[in-house]
Amino acid sequence: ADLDTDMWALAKNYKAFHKSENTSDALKSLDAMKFAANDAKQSVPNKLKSLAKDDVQVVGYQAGLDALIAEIDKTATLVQANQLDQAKNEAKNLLTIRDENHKKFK
Ligand code: HEM
Repeated sequence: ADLDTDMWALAKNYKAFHKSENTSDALKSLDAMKFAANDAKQSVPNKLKSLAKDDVQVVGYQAGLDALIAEIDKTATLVQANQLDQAKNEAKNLLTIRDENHKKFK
């Protein structure tokens, strides 16, 4: 999918995760976020389109998505341990990672 589609999938599934009330729904939303984040790694942001694949900015963009994926995994681990409230608290870091990276790459 194109980057915009992946970003809207991240937003939609973050919202669904936040509203989820059971392990199964929570994990489904986090899985969809992880899929979208991985798919976004196939794209280059509009702002960076003229840069080489190994440009420090393009590499930084990839690293931002890797940080997001690592945080999604951390959140999913808490869900699997039946700690949905703690998972939702942990997931606030996803928005911090979003904001940091939007500032740089959007
Ligand atoms: C929970 C995490 C995230 C959510 C919910 C999210 C959501 C969105 C949404 C809704 C848009 C399109 C509307 C707008 O411009 O505001 C967008 C655009 C964008 N996001 Fe994210 N985002 C997230 C994380 C990230 C991360 C980690 C990165 C980079 C490492 C990133 C990079 C971008 C870029 C570059 C655009 C502009 C599209 C383009 O250049 O083609 N986002 N994001």
